[in-house]
Amino acid sequence: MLQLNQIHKTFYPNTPDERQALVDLHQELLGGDVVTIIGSNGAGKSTLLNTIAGSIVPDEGDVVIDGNDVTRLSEQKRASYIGRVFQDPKAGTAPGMTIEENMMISLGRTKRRSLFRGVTKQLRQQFREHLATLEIGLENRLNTKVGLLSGGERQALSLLMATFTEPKILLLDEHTAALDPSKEELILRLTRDLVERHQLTTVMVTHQMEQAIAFGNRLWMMDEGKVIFEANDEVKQDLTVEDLLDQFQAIRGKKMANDRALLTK
Ligand SMILES: Nc1ncnc2c1ncn2[C@@H]1O[C@H](COP(=O)(O)OP(=O)(O)OP(=O)(O)O)[C@@H](O)[C@H]1O
Repeated sequence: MLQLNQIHKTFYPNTPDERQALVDLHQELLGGDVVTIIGSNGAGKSTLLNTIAGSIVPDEGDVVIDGNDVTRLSEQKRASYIGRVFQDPKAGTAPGMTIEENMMISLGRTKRRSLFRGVTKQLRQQFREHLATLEIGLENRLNTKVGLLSGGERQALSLLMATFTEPKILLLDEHTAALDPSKEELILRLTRDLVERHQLTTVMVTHQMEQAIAFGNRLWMMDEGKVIFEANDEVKQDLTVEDLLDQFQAIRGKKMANDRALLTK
């Protein structure tokens, strides 16, 4: 479903600011795989997500989604393949527009549907049904401006908007990190539900080690632009946070430097 073939990305090459963000990265995900990514500061996690999304073009290598080479396809053109939720609940939605308008936009973005056709009765009903699956009452607030929603509600809506169009790949960019613990739990539960319902191939970056172990069926640990350790479902079952830190130390000969890593929930 997702192939990352020998990806290299260097920022400011041949200058004193040169940063090798991705180095010969070669990874593959099968349809329905859910991988969590952890790693040290500046390991290349965000650059990897941006490379899949198309906001960064790699210097070398290619990105293949569902058999299509999308490496040179702009972020806009590959939007129908990708759903993405960011750390900031404000990033995925337009505050001055209603829930219904926001959902229309995400539909238009991915399905190239003309917004001028407006919301039909049938579409509105579909929006309601999707919103009802969140179980937080948003189905009764279609005309509420998104800027009036709480952070948790807004992130739940972002998550729904990123998934109800059934993209090929869902990218989660520390999407629970800005929420308080109860909301974080809600969003994680909703994520699990939506990923399972749509069988979405998912890439989730997180700084919470326990979350990385508990969520999904695969785990990649990154450092200096590479995946230095990976665990499949079987290995993940028995993995502990301590194991991960030990692995890092054994492979790199130093402790993982991550000022935001949360070793427990
Ligand atoms: N737009 C950019 N311009 C220049 N350098 C960049 C840019 N984006 C990332 N980098 C550099 O590339 C390297 C990888 O950064 P990236 O943000 O991908 O790491 P990360 O694993 O997401 O880090 P963190 O967990 O600290 O957010 C870092 O050295 C970073 O400074």
